[in-house]
Amino acid sequence: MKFPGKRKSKHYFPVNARDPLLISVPVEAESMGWLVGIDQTMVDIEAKVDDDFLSRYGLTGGYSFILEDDVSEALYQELRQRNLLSHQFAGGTVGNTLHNYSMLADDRSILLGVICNNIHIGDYAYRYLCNTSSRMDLNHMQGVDGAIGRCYTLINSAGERTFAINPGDINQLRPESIPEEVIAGASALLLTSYLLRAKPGEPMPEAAMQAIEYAKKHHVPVVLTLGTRHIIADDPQFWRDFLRDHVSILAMNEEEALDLTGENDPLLATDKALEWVDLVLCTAGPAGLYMGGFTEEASKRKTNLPLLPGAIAEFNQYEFSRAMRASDCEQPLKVYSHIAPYMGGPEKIMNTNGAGDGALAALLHDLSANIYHRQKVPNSNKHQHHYLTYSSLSQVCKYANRVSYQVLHQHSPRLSRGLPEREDSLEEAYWDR
Ligand SMILES: Nc1ncnc2c1ncn2[C@@H]1O[C@H](COP(=O)(O)OP(=O)(O)OP(=O)(O)O)[C@@H](O)[C@H]1O
Ligand SMILES: O=c1[nH]cnc2c1ncn2[C@@H]1O[C@H](CO)[C@@H](O)[C@H]1O
Repeated sequence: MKFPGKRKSKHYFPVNARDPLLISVPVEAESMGWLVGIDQTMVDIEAKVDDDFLSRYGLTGGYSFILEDDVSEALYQELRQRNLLSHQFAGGTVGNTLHNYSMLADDRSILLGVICNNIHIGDYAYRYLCNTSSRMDLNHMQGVDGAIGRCYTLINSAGERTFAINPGDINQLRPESIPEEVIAGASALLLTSYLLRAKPGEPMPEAAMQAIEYAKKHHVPVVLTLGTRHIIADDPQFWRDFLRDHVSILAMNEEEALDLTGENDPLLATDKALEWVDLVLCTAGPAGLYMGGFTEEASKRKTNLPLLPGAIAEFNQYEFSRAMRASDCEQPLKVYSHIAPYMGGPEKIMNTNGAGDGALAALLHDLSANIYHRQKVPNSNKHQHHYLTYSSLSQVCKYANRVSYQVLHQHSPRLSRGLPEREDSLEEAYWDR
């Protein structure tokens, strides 16, 4: 596993060359950890369209819709005949995040979802596999006789993207296809609110609930990324209860945050969400990203960066602290951090699709690095408390932001490679323009 954050200096730990002083400490064999997630398996098919096109198909800009078969066919035929189709990539918000995690951490992730029993060269399932990191384990997927999903990613002249999905069999994942041991050994279980968007009788929501049950049984943190704002807006109270009952880590953008919490300000929305979960990542497009979480009062660490004004005065005061679950703290203290887009954002944004998935992948890398380090060096003073993250909130923000930048720089929602090798330290990456 590659380590996140400052790898050159004080946070670097050469976990492969075991410290002779620690040799007597019994350590389990190799890393047992992996990141597991459930997704609706789909390819993104990108097309440039105008607003008239969207309204003719009853699509609202920025949202994600499920299409009926006849509408989907008509939409596809029009895109093809007018030569509007441009790129095709493997997609799915959880699939993207697992792929990015595997690229960043050089570590295993496991995808649960459906895949076609019969794959032919060039078909969508084939392309999905071709565009997926070899570190992503697909051996536990469930075979289906039908198709995987097609997600038409419609970009208008303002660069806003709208998803229109031909679902195929994406929601046919059954609860019995969720292997308990795969959840039990994971560093985290990643889910998306899209999984609960199924037709009556489709088993996907039950499969997601089965995975949550196993995760709770084995004390594996459940991470939820909010798919698109209208799923939340349909029933915000349902989602607040869902978060409170099932979720440890929440990832959302500022629009989803508004519909969830009623707060327009991403910092206040982050703060509000801490009523239900332990750690929050709230991305805010050109305004960068926020994180909020808990730390043990006795282990809080003061920032040496400028104190920031905001709806919570000097909110980043303790951003050098590491995140913990509230229930693992004797005296929980709320801590927050914010970062502006890396280098102000790329000069030319190719596509914002997947920027949030990239940020979450960085956070999940930091989380599993912590578990890996705890297994290897259990008596390190880094594990005096039961932390969730390896690095401070401030450092995780930097890392998440750096990864989002990389995604904005390219068309695909998935990283085509890891971060440049010469970036041995995030500090260098930040200041060496
Ligand atoms: N226009 C922009 N200029 C500069 N940086 C941006 C811009 N848009 C996004 N970013 C960067 O990307 C990060 C994530 O972006 P955003 O909030 O758009 O994610 P998202 O809506 O969750 O994306 P997706 O759902 O497609 O993965 C931001 O925190 C910021 O660092
Ligand atoms: O309904 C859905 N289920 C799963 N993933 C989706 C859905 N709609 C859009 N995306 C995915 O979201 C990614 C960007 O975050 C896109 O790559 C798209 O494939």
